[in-house]
Amino acid sequence: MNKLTIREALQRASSFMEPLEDTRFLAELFLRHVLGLTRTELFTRIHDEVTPTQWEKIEELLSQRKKGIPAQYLLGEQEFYGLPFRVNPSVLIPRPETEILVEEVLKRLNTEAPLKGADIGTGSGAIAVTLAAHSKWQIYAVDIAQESLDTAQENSRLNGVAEQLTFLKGDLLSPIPEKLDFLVSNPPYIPSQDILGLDVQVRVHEPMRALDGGTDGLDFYRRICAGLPQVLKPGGLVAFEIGIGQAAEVQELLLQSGAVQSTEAIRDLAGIERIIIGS
Ligand SMILES: C[S@@+](CC[C@H](N)C(=O)[O-])C[C@H]1O[C@@H](n2cnc3c(N)ncnc32)[C@H](O)[C@@H]1O
Repeated sequence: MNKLTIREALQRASSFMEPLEDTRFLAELFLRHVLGLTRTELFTRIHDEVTPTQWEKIEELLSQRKKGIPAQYLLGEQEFYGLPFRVNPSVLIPRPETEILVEEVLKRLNTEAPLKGADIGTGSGAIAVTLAAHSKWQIYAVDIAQESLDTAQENSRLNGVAEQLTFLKGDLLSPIPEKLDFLVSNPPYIPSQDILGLDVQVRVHEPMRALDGGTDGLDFYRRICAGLPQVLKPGGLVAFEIGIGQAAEVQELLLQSGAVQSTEAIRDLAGIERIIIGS
């Protein structure tokens, strides 16, 4: 192969990705990853050479992405609430909407108090790790899948909050050993019949156990709400992420549980009711 500079590699990588969306962005991302450069370094060293081995690695990433594998899984990382998270196909890629849940919980509770809480269906640990990083809380991070818990544990170390988290493998609330000040969850909430309509990137490459919420998408909220009185202290707070059009039913389930007295729906940037708070 002829010698290639960073500038030429960027151009070649961008055209390789066409007609995918954001070709230039992805080309930059993959080059930076393989060359180990920040964005500024990439552009100040635009005339540096890319070795054949480096280009091979870049090409491999590009062809995997072309097959629909999310860039986050290829790079093994995703930022969430300004913190770095390792991701792999055993965990859902943390989404920006979920940052609203974190924000709302941090706003409502005393971050300096030694509160105890749980994150049900922790996946990458995005919610539990971020809450711990911004508070003095102790948090149980629960998931049904050991691979998810391993990833969440790695993320807790990466972000220096391992001491504040306890990882429990099990079904929803069943492993929780004591009463809590708060409970948060972003459970699987896609109605089963809508799964086929999801983007192939999500449907084929992200874990099905993180997506399928049963016939109407509400199975997990029903089961969590039914167990709330056993795990939530009086006056405790609950925060759920929900899917489109699920607000009224989830609020009703929360109130019926008797564990909370009032509920509130918070909208995301698209104006969709996305987070339900019960207190
Ligand atoms: C939508 S993902 C959320 C992941 C992460 N909390 C986030 O917000 O990015 C749902 C998670 O629930 C877990 N899960 C599914 N069924 C479960 C169950 N019965 N008990 C505990 N966790 C479960 C999945 O493994 C997955 O990690």
